[in-house]
Amino acid sequence: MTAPDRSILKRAAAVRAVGEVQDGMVIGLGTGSTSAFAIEELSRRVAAGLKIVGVPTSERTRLMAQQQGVPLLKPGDRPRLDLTIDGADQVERGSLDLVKGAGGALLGEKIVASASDRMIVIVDDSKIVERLGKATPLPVEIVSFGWRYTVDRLTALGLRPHLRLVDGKPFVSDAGNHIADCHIDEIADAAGLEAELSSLVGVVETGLFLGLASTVIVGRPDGIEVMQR
Ligand SMILES: O=C(CO)[C@H](O)[C@H](O)COP(=O)(O)O
Repeated sequence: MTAPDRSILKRAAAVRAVGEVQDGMVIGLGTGSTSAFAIEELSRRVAAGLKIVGVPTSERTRLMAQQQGVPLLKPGDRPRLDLTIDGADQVERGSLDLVKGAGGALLGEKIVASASDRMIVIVDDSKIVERLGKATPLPVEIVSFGWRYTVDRLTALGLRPHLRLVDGKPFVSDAGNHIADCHIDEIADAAGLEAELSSLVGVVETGLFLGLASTVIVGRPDGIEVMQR
């Protein structure tokens, strides 16, 4: 049997999510390859007359939306967002808790999702797990100042952190921070880990998105699955 084309599954989930968007909404625009399909579909609907305003979660997404004619929030405006549509690296079946941040945009993504009435997560079926953990590393955004000390603290917690590198240099997020990718076999107590990490000096934000997803739309080879919290 040939492997399914992940892009087709991601696009199907994205198009289904954008079907929820209505005139007048303020929409959080996620980051990553699945969110890119959502922006493309939003752009198509805007060209056909849909009136929305987008709030990008990263500079990459801001550029993409601008290039595709999706109207963006003006600097200084701060409305409540109706809906955020974003991808994920892991989705825990049952709780719909997430791991996000492989694309390095977790801080903007978490701020935007937290300011939204609803978050629809769009994924292909490879992202669904029974328990958050080893499928992908857990990204933790840390300030660049003294990052070695912060990485040492993460190591002391047994989280096996690796500073994310790009072309041999530390990755720098939109906010000017670094990311430590933590290799955890199983996250048994996600809320406890989130609280522990958030209390560490030097940690800015974690890629654990707990209780934020209202709906997860999963692209599967045999169709779409919709999971509600
Ligand atoms: O959290 C993210 C970026 O920081 C992305 O949403 C996540 O990595 C999923 O990416 P993709 O849609 O390309 O699989």
